[in-house]
Amino acid sequence: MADQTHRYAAGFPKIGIRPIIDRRKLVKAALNENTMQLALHTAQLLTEHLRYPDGSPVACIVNETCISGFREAAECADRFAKEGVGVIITVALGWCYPLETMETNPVLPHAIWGFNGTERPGAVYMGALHAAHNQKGLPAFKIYGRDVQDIDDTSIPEDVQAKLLAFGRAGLAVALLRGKSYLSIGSVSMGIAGCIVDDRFFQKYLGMKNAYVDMTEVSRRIDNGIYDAAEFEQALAWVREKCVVGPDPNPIDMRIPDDQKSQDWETVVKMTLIVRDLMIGNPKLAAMGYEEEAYGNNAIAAGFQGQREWTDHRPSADFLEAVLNSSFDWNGSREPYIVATENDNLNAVTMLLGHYLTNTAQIFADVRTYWSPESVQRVTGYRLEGHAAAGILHLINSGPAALDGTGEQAGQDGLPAMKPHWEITEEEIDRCLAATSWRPTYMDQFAGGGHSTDFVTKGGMPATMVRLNLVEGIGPVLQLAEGYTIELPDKVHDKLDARTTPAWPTTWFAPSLVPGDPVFDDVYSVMEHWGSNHCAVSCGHIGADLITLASMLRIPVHMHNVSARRIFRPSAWSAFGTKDLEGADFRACAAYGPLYS
Ligand SMILES: C[C@H](O)[C@@H](O)[C@@H](O)C(=O)CO
Ligand SMILES: [Mn+2]
Repeated sequence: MADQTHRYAAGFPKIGIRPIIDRRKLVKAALNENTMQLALHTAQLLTEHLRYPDGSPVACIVNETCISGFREAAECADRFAKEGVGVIITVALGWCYPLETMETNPVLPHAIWGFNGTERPGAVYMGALHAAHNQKGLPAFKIYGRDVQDIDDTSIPEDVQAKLLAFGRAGLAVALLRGKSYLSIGSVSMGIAGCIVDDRFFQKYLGMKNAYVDMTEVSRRIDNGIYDAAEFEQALAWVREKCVVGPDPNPIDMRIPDDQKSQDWETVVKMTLIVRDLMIGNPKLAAMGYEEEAYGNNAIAAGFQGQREWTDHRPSADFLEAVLNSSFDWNGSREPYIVATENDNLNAVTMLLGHYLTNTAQIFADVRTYWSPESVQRVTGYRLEGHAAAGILHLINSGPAALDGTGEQAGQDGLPAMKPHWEITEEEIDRCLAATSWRPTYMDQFAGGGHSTDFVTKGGMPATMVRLNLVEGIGPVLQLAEGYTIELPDKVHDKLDARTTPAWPTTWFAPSLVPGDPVFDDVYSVMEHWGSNHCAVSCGHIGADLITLASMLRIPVHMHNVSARRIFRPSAWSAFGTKDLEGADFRACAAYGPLYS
């Protein structure tokens, strides 16, 4: 089994916490202990509730002294740099001197909590500090509790906790992206523009690098046995036991013979090991004498072009995409490896944003069809109801939907879920696999054969459909729709699905509507305003977190159904407009430019 620990050999970014104090002797004496306690309780909250992608608790560092001026601020910055701090939170109980104590690192997400206690001017300091940040073009998040706390109360109010955790989740996502690679295997698939790798986007907005490997490298490694043979045997045995093969959807005369199909299974398992090794490396290969192949590309996401130069003559990458995107494989549960089919790297980034905010697997899908209630009734006689009453979207793509997308895992509320891998039980893994039929794929589109997944996502899962697009004249923009997966009566699903490519995975999705909203007053207009053929689907209503994360990356959000009260962006955004939050977002992102510009 590939040594999973080396996947994050460089370690994870920490959250650095900066307690601030007025250095006037009597004031310092009065506030030092409680200020430090607020900072320590902040660290405790974040470590208790936030997890890294491998499931380990998020590490926080509290500066060992309260910061009262230039020297301590500089010493803290140096210490945080040495400790790998990627996110910063400043905590203040009383007044201090902003230009002396402020942190000026322009790329580390920064939040400032000003204690709401009227005995001391913590909020006054917070206001002055935000003014300094905004005057200097260093936008920071403002956290200020709604209710006054007593000066000796070092607990964290619930509303402050919620903002600290929302900021921490998004800030860590920014830090986890920084310095890593996106690996393109192949190039543009079938003329899909989302497959064009815009390296400046990755560099300037995400702080990422781009690695490029031709698909022939996968062939070379298959042909020369450059993969862990023992793991291959383990994986193949798992496939034979756990992957249920479904009926071949092709006309008899187009079907691949069974012995060839069996051979193809071996090929796609090898492809899976090889793509994972290309992403993160594999020390086992070095032990086999393949030091260079063992190296990997430090890739947190990859795309496999597949169509058409590979799939026209070799088994498709549907298996590798589905399994790597899932939270489990023959080694048990583990963090998903984000892989985009067709090398749609914009959808890979979209999946990464959702993955790092939730630590869960993602569904990758075509946004294929809007079904109005009238059309469903005409075709099936069934009237859509409940969350689906205003219409549904058919999300379906061969291949890359994670098997978690079956919805066979149960959330704490008992609803269908896609959970962090460390919460998924063996029984749930087996349920996801049992709900998936591996269907020989369509020979008219994948002449090289292979098997794709056929499943339908269980209904009732709160979900968020997301897409990052590049628009000339603006740059990257994000769109999202919170909603629910929909369960149709079997006969209705079968009838609608049969019109498409029923041997592929389906998610029926209904966006939550907002009466009077220019887009979200109608399911049809959500489809009409969707900016691409693809989307990623995350479990949960994570729209607010995505909006916070997008603001950190300076990526404007042009379409969402998140209420204004849930939106949390840097305080400077309000200076760009408070009536028109969407326009303010665009103006602020344009003014600040890419995070790594
Ligand atoms: C097999 C077909 O070419 C599919 O790959 C196509 O419908 C797409 O998924 C396009 O994104
Ligand atoms: Mn597609």
